[in-house]
Amino acid sequence: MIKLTNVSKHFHTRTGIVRALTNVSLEVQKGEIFGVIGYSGAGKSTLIRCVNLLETPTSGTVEINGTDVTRLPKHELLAIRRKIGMIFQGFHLLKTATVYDNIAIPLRLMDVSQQEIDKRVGKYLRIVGLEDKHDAYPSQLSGGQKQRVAIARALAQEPELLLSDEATSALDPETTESILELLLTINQELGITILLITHEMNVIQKICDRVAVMEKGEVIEQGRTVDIFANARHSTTKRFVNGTYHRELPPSLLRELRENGPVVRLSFVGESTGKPVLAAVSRQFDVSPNILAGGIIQLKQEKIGSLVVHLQGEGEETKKAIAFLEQQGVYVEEMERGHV
Ligand SMILES: Nc1ncnc2c1ncn2[C@@H]1O[C@H](COP(=O)(O)OP(=O)(O)OP(=O)(O)O)[C@@H](O)[C@H]1O
Repeated sequence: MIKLTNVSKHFHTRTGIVRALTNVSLEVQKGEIFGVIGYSGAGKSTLIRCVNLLETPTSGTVEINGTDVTRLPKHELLAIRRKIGMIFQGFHLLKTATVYDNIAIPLRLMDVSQQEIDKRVGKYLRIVGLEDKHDAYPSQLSGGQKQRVAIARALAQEPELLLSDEATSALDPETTESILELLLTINQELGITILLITHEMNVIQKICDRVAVMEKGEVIEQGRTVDIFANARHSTTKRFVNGTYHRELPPSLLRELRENGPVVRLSFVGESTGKPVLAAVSRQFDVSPNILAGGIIQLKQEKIGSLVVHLQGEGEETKKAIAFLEQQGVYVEEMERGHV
């Protein structure tokens, strides 16, 4: 549905050229929720602005449904932009307009009939759970309710694609959860494809089918969410994944343990979850596995079992044990830092 091929975007500033995006390639398929994660300045906003046609790439192509939108004349761009809804961290509601008008005004600008506007406002306020807030002003709503109105406004244009720019970043954890649930419903029940940018790995964890990780304007890693969680390759991706565990092993303890063998995180996905692999390790090798922490991460589609284990034993034996675990389909990551 969206295909970016070698997209670069450079800004010429007084202090020199800023390379906001360098050779970014990714593909968002119809019906999926695709997340782009990165720290501040990674280039996420520039990327999403290239997709909603607010920014023209310096080089590369952006295809939407097979059409390269970087070369379209203005009137055709407008038609494509109408298929794209957008929600933002700061909601972008008109303060002096009621909830009804916030949703209706863009529709009036698109020459939608009054009868159709009434129908759509009613329908989408119901979907976001705010049918009783027609006449409220944004100042009378909580942050979560404001985002729901913004979502209803985006949906009322009946887009094929919803772009979300840090839509939950200004919300508390509980409200974030409820907005993520709503985005899932929109994706699953209305069939709307969602491309979101975020700096929060829990957003990726809860709702994304696939994810791209960005750093310094480049995509450093991308894949299915389950693969990224179970088997991150790049150190920045590992930092994002490890940050979701919310627990820390004191560095001094980690150092002490590592003197008697590696501390590893084992991730179990699919078939590997049912195997008694640690019992097999202690039987087959001169290694004593000692479980330090464990938990289950619920992703959108799958669960990942995670165990942090100290493999007590000599170097050669622990290496063999790790190779055995990997053969059994378990992802093994040696812990060098304190997050578990
Ligand atoms: N219009 C612009 N002119 C000059 N530099 C820009 C412009 N827009 C973005 N940049 C620069 O491009 C880089 C990427 O910025 P971008 O806003 O895309 O990152 P981001 O990942 O969205 O970060 P944040 O989450 O902080 O918004 C930054 O160095 C930023 O300063």
